[in-house]
Parts: sequence; structure tokens; C-alpha cells
Amino acid sequence: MTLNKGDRLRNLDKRRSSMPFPMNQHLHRRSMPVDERELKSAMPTLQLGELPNLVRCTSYSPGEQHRDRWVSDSSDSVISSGSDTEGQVYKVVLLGEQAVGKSSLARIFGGIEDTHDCEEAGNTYDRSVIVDEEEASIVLYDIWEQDNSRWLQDQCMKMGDAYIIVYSVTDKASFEKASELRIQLRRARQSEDIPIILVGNKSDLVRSREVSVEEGRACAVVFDCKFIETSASLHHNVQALFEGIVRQIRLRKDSKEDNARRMANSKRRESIGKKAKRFLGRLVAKNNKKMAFKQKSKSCHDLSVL
Ligand SMILES: Nc1nc2c(ncn2[C@@H]2O[C@H](COP(=O)(O)OP(=O)(O)OP(=O)(O)O)[C@@H](O)[C@H]2O)c(=O)[nH]1
Repeated sequence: MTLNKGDRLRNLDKRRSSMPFPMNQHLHRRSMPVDERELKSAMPTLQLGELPNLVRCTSYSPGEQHRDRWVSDSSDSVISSGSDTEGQVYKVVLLGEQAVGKSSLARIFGGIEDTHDCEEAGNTYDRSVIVDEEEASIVLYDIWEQDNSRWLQDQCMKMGDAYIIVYSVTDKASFEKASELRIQLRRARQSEDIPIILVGNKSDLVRSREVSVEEGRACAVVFDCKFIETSASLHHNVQALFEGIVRQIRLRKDSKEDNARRMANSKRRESIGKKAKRFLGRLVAKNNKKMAFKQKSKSCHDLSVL
């Protein structure tokens, strides 16, 4: 029997078992439930029966603790599991219509690759990520459901430090729902500048695409948020998404000096090819005012700037 997220929340106490992980040959992994008090502190008014299943993922290997590296082409970021870092924990909430791939993205973040394990997996993931050579702790909440109680939806809208709004590029209705959710979020957090990334998932399903990249990008420009297309099935852009959300949070929460230092470091590490591309882009944009909209919509693609 397949349980929906609501059922999973209600059945929490029955399901507090360890969670299976894909084993890297040289890594040993364990998982443990996170104390309910931690979630209570994140969602203070939550009732016990509605607590999401919260799983802390910890990986380690002898001689190299807490390093579960993602295969990265950006060499300056890794994601490891287990948030043993000191300092702030960022709460990131996944929103979106049913079946758009929220749980699939969350499971990749949580290091769970076997989709058949999904009912055993927790729907909240607590991990440490290293982005731009600095560690951050993320708790990712995959607890959103359209038919959740209004109260639980309100909690989701209030609790996040950042939001990932997912739609499926093969489902126009889910794209429209994403806009609604953006409006709902804006209403709930009126005066706050919260990082939001709009995600067009299932980009691998080329033939059944109903929402173009341009439509997704234009929507992000209108709603003043970032935009990326992903494929959870192919793991395409998933790492970029989670690195991006960390950068977006830092850009708002950390001091200007910290962000300037990170920017300088990342520019130093940038390849000559990338530098040249960026320079030419700026040059062309300057010379062509018609490019103004394109430039803006282009920047919604860049998850490393505001
Ligand atoms: N082809 C393809 N299928 C995907 C992708 N992401 C998710 N799916 C499939 O889409 C279906 C729904 O994915 P979920 O991750 O359960 O979606 P969800 O948004 O969490 O759905 P709810 O739990 O109902 O809210 C599953 O069959 C996934 O295997 C993707 O990037 N590409």
C-alpha cells in the first residue's frame, strides 16, 4: 500500500526505523532519527501526531570523517551528510503540486538513491553541505501536500529560511500551481526577502514537455525568484540546485564582507573560459539595450548572485 505524505506524518511513531542508504564502497553510513524536539523548535505549534519523519544522515569513513562527496564539476562544493557543524541550521522547504518530483529531489539530497525505498525514507533530511569551501547545515522539509490541513500549510509557509517551488515541465497545471504558491508565500511573508528557487523538474522528458525553459524563466523574473531546470531521474542540476539555495541564503543572511570574500574567492577559482564568457556577456549587454530583459532573465538563472 502506498502512503501519502499525510499518512506518513501520522504514522511517524511506527516508522522510526533506520533508513537504507546506497553504499559507497569506501563509505560506511548510518542513519538515526533526529530528536522530535528539534522539529518542535522549528515548528513550535506542531502537534505530536503530525510530526514529520525527520532523519539525520551521517556518513563517515575511517580517516576521513563526514565526507560524502558529490561528483561535482564545480570543484568548490561538496555535500556531506550529518549536520555536526557549529552555527546556523537553515530550514529549506519544498513546495509544489503532487507528483512533480519533490520527494525524488529530496531523496537525492538525502543520499537515498533507490526509489523503492521511498516509503522507508524520512521526509525531512538533515545534512551538512560544503559550498564555496564553507560548511552549512541544511534541514530539508519534504512535507508539503496540497491536501494537508490549512494549519500545516501555514506552518510550512512560516517556517522556511528558503523555499524550493517545484513544478514538472511535463505538467502545465503544476506550473500554474507554482505561481499560486509563490503568491501564497509572498502573502505569508510579506515584508521578508526570502530566497526562493523555482524548479522545473523532469527536464529529461523532452517529448512530453508542456512548459518551455523560456516560460519558466519569465515566470521567475515576474515573481522575482531564481530559476533552474532539473531532472531528478538523471540527477541533472540537482547539486547545483542545493548549492544555489545555500548561496541564496548566505547572500541574504551573511554580512556583505563575508559574501564579498566568497565572491572574490570564487572568481579567483573561475576558469579563464568562464571569465571570458562573463566579460563578453557584459560587453554585449552594454552595447545592446534590447538585451536588458534578457540580461535580467539571465540573472535569474545565476544562483550565485542576488
Ligand atoms: N522522468 C522523470 N521522472 C521523475 C523525475 N522526478 C520524479 N519523477 C517521477 O515522478 C513521480 C513522482 O515523483 P515524487 O518525487 O514522488 O513527486 P512528489 O512531488 O514528491 O509527489 P507527492 O509525494 O505526491 O507530493 C515518481 O514516479 C518519480 O519517479 C524526473 O526528473 N524525471
